[in-house]
Amino acid sequence: MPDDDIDRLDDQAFAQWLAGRAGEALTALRASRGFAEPRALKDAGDRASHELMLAALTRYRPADAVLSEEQTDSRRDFSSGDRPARLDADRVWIIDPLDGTREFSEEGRTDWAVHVALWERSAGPEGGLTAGAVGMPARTGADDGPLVLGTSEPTAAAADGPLRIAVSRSRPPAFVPELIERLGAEAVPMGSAGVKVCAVVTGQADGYVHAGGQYEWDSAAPVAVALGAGMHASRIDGSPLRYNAANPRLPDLLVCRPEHAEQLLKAIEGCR
Ligand SMILES: Nc1ncnc2c1ncn2[C@@H]1O[C@H](COP(=O)(O)O)[C@@H](OP(=O)(O)O)[C@H]1O
Ligand SMILES: [Mg+2]
Repeated sequence: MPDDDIDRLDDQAFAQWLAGRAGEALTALRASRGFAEPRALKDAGDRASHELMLAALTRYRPADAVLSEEQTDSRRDFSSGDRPARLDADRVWIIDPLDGTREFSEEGRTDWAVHVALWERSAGPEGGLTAGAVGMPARTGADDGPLVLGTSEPTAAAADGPLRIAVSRSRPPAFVPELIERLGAEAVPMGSAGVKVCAVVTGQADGYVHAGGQYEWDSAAPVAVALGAGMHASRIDGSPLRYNAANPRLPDLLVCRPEHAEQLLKAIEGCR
């Protein structure tokens, strides 16, 4: 897309463009490096996507702050002492340049993603997410190009049968077996928080539950997409998800179809 056209994109369209652009770079990297050295491929992917996104944000959104997984001090708790610029900024892009890094480095897997979210102070007493895009570069969208979901996705139709709960392939919460048993549900393991949330949005799963560790960039863009599609998104105790906090740790979440929220929150509470 020509520079002038990118200049004219609103925040949501820009988020989708950026997720797509970083996804193209990641796909090219996978093709050129192959899968013989997974560690090196993961590192190269994280770095290349972060640098591309940061350069684009600097160029097209120069006044805004950025919180990226790949930044120095990204995981630092700023609750006391130093204060990073993002805590006083009105607009903060919260990005995960490569989510599902493990799956990115495994040949044939498509469950990895690029996350781009915008947090704005004006969106509520604690600020809120006002734009978001999840790119899934190894999956194909309706236009035959790489799949990018935004905040205006249609709500998928409800499915019959047991609840399908998406969980981490490699680090599912300890309570998942008990939760599945209580609900008579089915666990659907897959990589990437973004891919799991999008599975709920597109109707391949009814919910996604995670606990035990995560950071704001893992869920910000996926949650913006989920909320836009009318899904429920909260901490697993039902409290709100807050972004651009002094401490970027956001260790657990539940995203699900709204009609299952009460049942799922109750069942999770019973397992903890
Ligand atoms: N216990 C934990 N502590 C910290 N991060 C975690 C975590 N469990 C999952 N994550 C992060 O959440 C994202 C989705 O995880 P999963 O694929 O297992 O569902 C991954 O992001 P990255 O791939 O960006 O590192 C992963 O690192
Ligand atoms: Mg991540």
